Amino acid sequence: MKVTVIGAGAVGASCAEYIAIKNFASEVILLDIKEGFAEGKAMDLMQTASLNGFDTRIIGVTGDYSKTADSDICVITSGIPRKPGMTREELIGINAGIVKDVSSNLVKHSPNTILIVVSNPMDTMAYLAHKTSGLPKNRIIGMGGALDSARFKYRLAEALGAPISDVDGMVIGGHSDTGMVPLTRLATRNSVPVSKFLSEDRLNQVMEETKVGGATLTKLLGTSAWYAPGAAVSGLVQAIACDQKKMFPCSVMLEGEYGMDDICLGAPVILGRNGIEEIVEIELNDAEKTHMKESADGVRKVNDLLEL
Ligand SMILES: NC(=O)C1=CN([C@@H]2O[C@H](COP(=O)(O)OP(=O)(O)OC[C@H]3O[C@@H](n4cnc5c(N)ncnc54)[C@H](O)[C@@H]3O)[C@@H](O)[C@H]2O)C=CC1
Ligand SMILES: O=C([O-])CC(=O)C(=O)O
Repeated sequence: MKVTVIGAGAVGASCAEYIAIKNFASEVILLDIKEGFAEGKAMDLMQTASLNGFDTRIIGVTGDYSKTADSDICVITSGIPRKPGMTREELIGINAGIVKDVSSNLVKHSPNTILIVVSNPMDTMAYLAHKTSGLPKNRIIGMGGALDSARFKYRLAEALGAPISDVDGMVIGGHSDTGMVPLTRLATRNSVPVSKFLSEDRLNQVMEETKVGGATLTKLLGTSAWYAPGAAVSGLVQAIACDQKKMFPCSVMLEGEYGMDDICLGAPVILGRNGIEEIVEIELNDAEKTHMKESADGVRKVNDLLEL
């Protein structure tokens, strides 16, 4: 199993590290445009192999796509992150060009690959990859919901005073400060609806904290987060590589599902060796449908800025 990660920055390196530690891939190619940077990150990570007990080979390269040839899965993390006070949408000007260029180089060398798009604004970058890479729709996946759901569970556990392993929940919709739709109605503590334990006000607070999860960390760190994003990507990569048929909310091209067309938006999907094997349509109530529609309207406004 060969995995390529483009961008050896904070998220790319974290992602390569988690993939290696989970020990399911034979090879991870880490590619960056900055001379020597990916080679350095790869060497540093490989020097953790005997300490962390993995056999995955991590190879760093500067801009040489021939080394990515025949990758089963490619992850795009290249691009700029936001600074405190910025929205993800403001990154489109620089990141769209990078994502378009990178995805076409990747597909040239790995025509059968499965692409995971991470660079922001992620839903629009996934849409751009759909419009320009030529890959079928089951092989382009935007990563956002897996991370947002992990943050949702963290906030729910905090509010409940419960261990995170007792909590389940999912965030669908766009990966943006206003567009996320945390499904509080369906969240559970060990199969019991969380509304049994938390007031409506406290649940609304959890919802709001979840939606600004990335912005909160960006304010604290001066740049956006990387540990949870890297872990979330590695979860998607493992589900595909190991044909796990696991369900994650991911940004997927909708063609009628959730009443939407021609948009990449977060929805639950089953991930396996063929990439997106199924889009799961769950019954939403009227308020959730309204939130999804508003979320889609926001993503479409950003998509309209693309020069396709
Ligand atoms: N979808 C999600 O849930 C998340 C998305 N992100 C996004 O991921 C992206 C990366 O974030 P960080 O790793 O923190 O940034 P970073 O600045 O640490 O790393 C980005 C790397 O991309 C490289 N790069 C730029 N242009 C390139 C090109 N054309 N080819 C190859 N490499 C290139 C840079 O040299 C740099 O090393 C950002 O757009 C950020 O907003 C970050 C966290 C979560
Ligand atoms: O907040 C950001 O800009 C990076 C990101 O998407 C996240 O951490 O959710």
